Amino acid sequence: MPRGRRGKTHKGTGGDGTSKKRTDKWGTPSENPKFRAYYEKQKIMKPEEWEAFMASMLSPLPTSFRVTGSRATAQELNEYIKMHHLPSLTGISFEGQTVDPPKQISWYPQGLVWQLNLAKRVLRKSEEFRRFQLFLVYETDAGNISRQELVSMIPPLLLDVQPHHYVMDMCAAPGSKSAQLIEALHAADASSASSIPSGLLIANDADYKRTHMLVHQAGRLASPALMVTNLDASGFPNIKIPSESSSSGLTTLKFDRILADVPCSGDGTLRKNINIWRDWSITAPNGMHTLQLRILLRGMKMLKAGGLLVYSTCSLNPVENEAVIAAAINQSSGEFSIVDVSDKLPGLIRRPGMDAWTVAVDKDGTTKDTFAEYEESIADKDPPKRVVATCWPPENAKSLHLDRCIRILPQDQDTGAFFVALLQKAPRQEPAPSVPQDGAPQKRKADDELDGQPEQKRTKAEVEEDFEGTTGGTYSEQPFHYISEDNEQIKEGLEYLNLRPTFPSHLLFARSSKGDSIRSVYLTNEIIKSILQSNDTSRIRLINCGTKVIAEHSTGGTARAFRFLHDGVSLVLPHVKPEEILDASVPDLKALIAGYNPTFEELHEPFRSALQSKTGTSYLVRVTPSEADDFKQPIVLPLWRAAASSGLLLDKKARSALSLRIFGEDVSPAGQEQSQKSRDKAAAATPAEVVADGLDGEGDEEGEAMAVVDELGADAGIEEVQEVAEQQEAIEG
Ligand SMILES: C[S@@+](CC[C@H](N)C(=O)[O-])C[C@H]1O[C@@H](n2cnc3c(N)ncnc32)[C@H](O)[C@@H]1O
Repeated sequence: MPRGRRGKTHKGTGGDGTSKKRTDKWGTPSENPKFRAYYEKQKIMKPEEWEAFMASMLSPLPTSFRVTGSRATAQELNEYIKMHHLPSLTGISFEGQTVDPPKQISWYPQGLVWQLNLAKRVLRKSEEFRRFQLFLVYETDAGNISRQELVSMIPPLLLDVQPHHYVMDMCAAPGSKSAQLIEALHAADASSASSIPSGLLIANDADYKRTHMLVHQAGRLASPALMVTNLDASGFPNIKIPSESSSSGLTTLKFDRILADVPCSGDGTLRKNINIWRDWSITAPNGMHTLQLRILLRGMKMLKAGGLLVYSTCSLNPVENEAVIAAAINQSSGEFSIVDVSDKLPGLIRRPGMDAWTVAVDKDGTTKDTFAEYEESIADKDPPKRVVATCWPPENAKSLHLDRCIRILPQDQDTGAFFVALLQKAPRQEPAPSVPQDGAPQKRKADDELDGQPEQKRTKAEVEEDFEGTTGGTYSEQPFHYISEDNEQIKEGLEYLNLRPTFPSHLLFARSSKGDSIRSVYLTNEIIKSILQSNDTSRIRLINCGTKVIAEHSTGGTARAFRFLHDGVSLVLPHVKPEEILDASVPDLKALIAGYNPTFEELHEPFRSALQSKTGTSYLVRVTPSEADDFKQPIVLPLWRAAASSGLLLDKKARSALSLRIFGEDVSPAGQEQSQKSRDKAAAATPAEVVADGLDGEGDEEGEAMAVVDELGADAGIEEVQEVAEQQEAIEG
């Protein structure tokens, strides 16, 4: 089964509640003899390592999660786990055996990643683990924690993305690696998370439905530097940007960093997608190889001189791994080399890439060691499908440094299997750049300009070539258009919010037909604006971009009002005047979380008087922690003010997550309703099972994201807006 689809995960547990060999529903071990025979022939490890490898492959994958890095709260949340959950999860024994507490992963920067190897039965019985799981579920919903496989976190780390980089994630859905790339783009100012990076991430996927998973996943990180596109990566069109050396011309945007996490046969994920044991095909990788190579070659073409590209798969098969890398390097006329990353990610146990392998040429598992041998064997046959020559090791395999590729095997550190290679394009030979006297950053130039060949006029054939291989099909996204700074509605709306003149109103766009009333307003950065204005968004099949920062709201009066949106708070905060930010205490926060629209009387001084003295409807509320509080960063949230009451503009999940973290319990209306339901159901087993299902590895990150799309359809996110609008109506009422 190609990687990227959902597979049902089977599980079994032992007395200690951790991994045990799994069986399928007929009780036979979930193993495919052809799999072992094939990989033994490939010599992917020493013969004496096979037992440990198979034992690991047949046991369930531990859960791992990442505290999202660009949020101001990341370190705080990590500390919270250490201080509040770790002590109570340490030293727990279950049926006579000690259960391991969550383990911090040493090779992940800042210790933001944790691994947890736990069975459902322990979760059901242990109050401590249930509480921890509830915390994880809520923080995940709020976007502060991401469930992600450990090995899947490696590629973005090797890319070393900086805030000014132009980055492309060619096969990005469901988006866990894109999320890491966005975090890196925003890492410059992790303390405030308010800066807008000058760089860019284009997250692309050929599957339309999966691009919506991507929008949902990445959307939780609210980046004005993100674009989501829906194209075949192997024919990704050239993106045009204005040329700096010619006022009228356009030039081709080249990327500093590219991730090609390509579709693959996925046998490295056998621990969580157990159906692959049954569906595993010995020849399918030969077919995947061709698409993988085309995607990689396209990525190499779009990379800047000196840029870095990561190629990765979750396949063990050298035909999908080293063979693709070797063929691509050989076709790049010496421009690319494999980077030695042995000093990167200390603590990560890795194995070298292979420079010799064989190729299975039929489904019985017949292998041929060389392409010549294969050609000879089919000389008098007319096979319907030929295996391409690049599946075999090239003659110069030994000189390509394929050993610099990274292979991760499951038994080494209890993970899935994975393959990663970091490629670098040779830097351009150019004169040393002149350092500006005033130290001001120089404007970036596109590659074509560095060549001294800005694009001027393009022939029809050239333009068509840009779009060669794109997915085609109907494209019916609402148009994207930047809002003129003279637009009366936006002028009135921004005035209503009383934003400073520093607010980058020239970077606001709306997704409605020109002339229609503006409902939601999105913010992008400068480079995205340039791209949108220089490219036909339907040709690049743009699905989404930027972050929704403010939305129109009717006050019932004549003024055209806008309200702040939770996702956009960190972006607008630096531009909000002090008088629009109302300070509240921790008990006020509790009252605001516990009720959708507490009356002013339910709030405390001086917050109550501040609210009473105001006349508008949209504000921000700020809660600054005292020494005694567990949270250390001020919390700033959008607030709606009515005549005699007020309420947070925060969706249910974010409300619950915040409550759990600050007050140790869910005091929100949804939380109270849930507690009531739990009390009503005296038999606690059912809710515990519901809770347990979220954490025990039954689902995977993709399955979870998929469920969201199934639930919300292509309009994921709209529900949240409606929910907030309903809250406002309740407040106004
Ligand atoms: C291994 S998954 C990517 C996982 C993703 N990078 C992540 O970390 O969440 C491969 C993805 O490639 C997409 N895909 C398949 N063929 C493609 C193509 N020709 N161009 C772009 N994406 C493609 C699939 O839809 C799938 O989402």
